[in-house]
Amino acid sequence: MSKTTSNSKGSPSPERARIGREVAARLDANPNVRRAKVDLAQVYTYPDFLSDADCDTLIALIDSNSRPSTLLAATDDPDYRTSDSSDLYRWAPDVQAIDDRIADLLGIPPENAETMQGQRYAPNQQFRAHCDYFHETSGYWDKMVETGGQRTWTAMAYLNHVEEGGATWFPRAGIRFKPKRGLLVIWNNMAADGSPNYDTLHEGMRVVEGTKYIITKWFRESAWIKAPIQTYRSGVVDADAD
Ligand SMILES: O=C(O)CCC(=O)C(=O)O
Ligand SMILES: [Fe+2]
Repeated sequence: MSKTTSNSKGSPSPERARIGREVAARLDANPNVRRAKVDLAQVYTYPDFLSDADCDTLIALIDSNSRPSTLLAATDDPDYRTSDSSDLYRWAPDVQAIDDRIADLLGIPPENAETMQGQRYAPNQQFRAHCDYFHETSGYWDKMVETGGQRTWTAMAYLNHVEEGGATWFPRAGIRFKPKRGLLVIWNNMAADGSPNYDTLHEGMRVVEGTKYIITKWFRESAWIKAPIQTYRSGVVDADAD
């Protein structure tokens, strides 16, 4: 994930602007989806998008396959992103079915989505405020252009009830979601002109009690191609980084 500490604007893009309008129109027309009452970003929710069986399957996959979460940019803050992550193999039938449902809900080709990522937060773990889009001035940007370009929409679902903490907070847009099993939260990381929208800054707040499980899907502006990408762990600076 891109670590955001400043409001560095990327460039406008008619293509990303079009994706923003088309996905929003599709979501607005879906009776199961509600637009959040915020002006600064396009944020939507779909309660009970995942069934209990879907959630249990995904939790089991996450538990069987987790590693410490990483970042796209180095940070010396060991507390920045402390969860565990797992890449959920997209051709596993259970994963593919959910992948396809999310892509169809948004009306974005499934091949534009990165591998679905599962995340697990134990008590005290968190993902500090960040934006999901990539920074066009960063060292990793050329690699991102080769692998499908900018991230446009994010779809994130909670897989379980969390006793306390673990809300997803958008401090600039002014909205906070409490984890609720099966709830899908969807937002456009781009502004109306297709440039990155800093008002989508969000944080996975510290879990106080219980364990939090989520899945996240990040959609690119064009087809995503898997390629090795240098990533970093919070507080661990890799000597090979460039
Ligand atoms: O854990 C959360 O609530 C937020 C996760 C998140 O921001 C992400 O996966 O990009
Ligand atoms: Fe995020």
